[in-house]
Amino acid sequence: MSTTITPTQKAAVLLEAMPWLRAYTGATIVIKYGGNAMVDDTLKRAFADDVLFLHQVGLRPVVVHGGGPQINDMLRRLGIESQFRGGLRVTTPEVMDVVRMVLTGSVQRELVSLLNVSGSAAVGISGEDGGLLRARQRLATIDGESVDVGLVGDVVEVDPRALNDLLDQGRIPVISSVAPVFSDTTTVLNVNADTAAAAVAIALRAQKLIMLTDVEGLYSNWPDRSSLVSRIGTDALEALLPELESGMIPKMEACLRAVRGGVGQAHVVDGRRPHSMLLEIVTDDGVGTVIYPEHSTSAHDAEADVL
Ligand SMILES: Nc1ncnc2c1ncn2[C@@H]1O[C@H](COP(=O)(O)OP(=O)(O)O)[C@@H](O)[C@H]1O
Ligand SMILES: CC(=O)N[C@@H](CCC(=O)OP(=O)(O)O)C(=O)O
Repeated sequence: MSTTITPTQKAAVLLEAMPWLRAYTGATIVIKYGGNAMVDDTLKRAFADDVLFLHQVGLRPVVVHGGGPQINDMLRRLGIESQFRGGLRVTTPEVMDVVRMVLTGSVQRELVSLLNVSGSAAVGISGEDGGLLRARQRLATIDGESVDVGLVGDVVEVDPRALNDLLDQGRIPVISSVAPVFSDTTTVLNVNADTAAAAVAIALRAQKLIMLTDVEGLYSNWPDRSSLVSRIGTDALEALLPELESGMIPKMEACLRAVRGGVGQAHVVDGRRPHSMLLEIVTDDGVGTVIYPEHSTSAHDAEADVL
């Protein structure tokens, strides 16, 4: 059964967006686009349309992309074994070559082309370019224990100058999460894209960090899907961290770090639902999970002006 939207309803939708757009004009929004949310061409097109819409109405979107499933496919095709521990890929030098090739050589290129179908605003950049990211090797956390996962990095420094230059020129940066080691730029590390997105959002003093993934949001009692958390403060999230599993560990660690680092709010939304990101930003009905600062009212939190 098809539903017809009347002209009055269309006008109501536009008017509902107005205060949100006013609040966020000129705001920097970092969007983490997970590999699991880019498996379908229609969804990818809808994602590109949302980013272009936000850009058109005066926001400064920055995309940090993932590509876990795409890396898995390539490793399988090459007959290379790979596993995850604590939500992070165990990265040997051989796996690292594939990660870098797939993220910067394939996924980033595809997103830039999609965003530039009707323009030329999108520019691809990797953590290796212009000194954007510097990393150091990190360990995974499993049941409170630290575990070696090879060439996996945590971001220790972000130089946002290249990004600010691009944003000031009206560009949309599309960032791949590989980063050179702080003390040796010839060694490159595999950075979880959630981790990279949080570091970039902090460095840009972004108003929002939005994580598009393949679940509705954070569930407090996973895999019980009746326990969706719509809003959670940073302290409550920190208390929940030891209970989390797999990809939600780096995702929630990243959201926590971002919001404690001054980002207004972090959102986890379902990237399998077309336009979920746009709905989260420009309508009254939020979807997914919002992580907010518990002890401070952030100066960047434009939302306070709307509510
Ligand atoms: N508490 C939880 N709430 C929601 N998802 C969870 C939870 N714990 C583990 N997960 C898993 O985390 C996955 C999302 O992380 P990940 O696969 O890394 O996504 P992405 O590729 O989008 O970064 C979900 O598909 C789900 O299987
Ligand atoms: C260290 C680590 O796990 N890196 C990730 C980088 C890509 C990523 O994060 O992609 P998603 O956002 O699609 O999961 C990986 O190798 O899969």
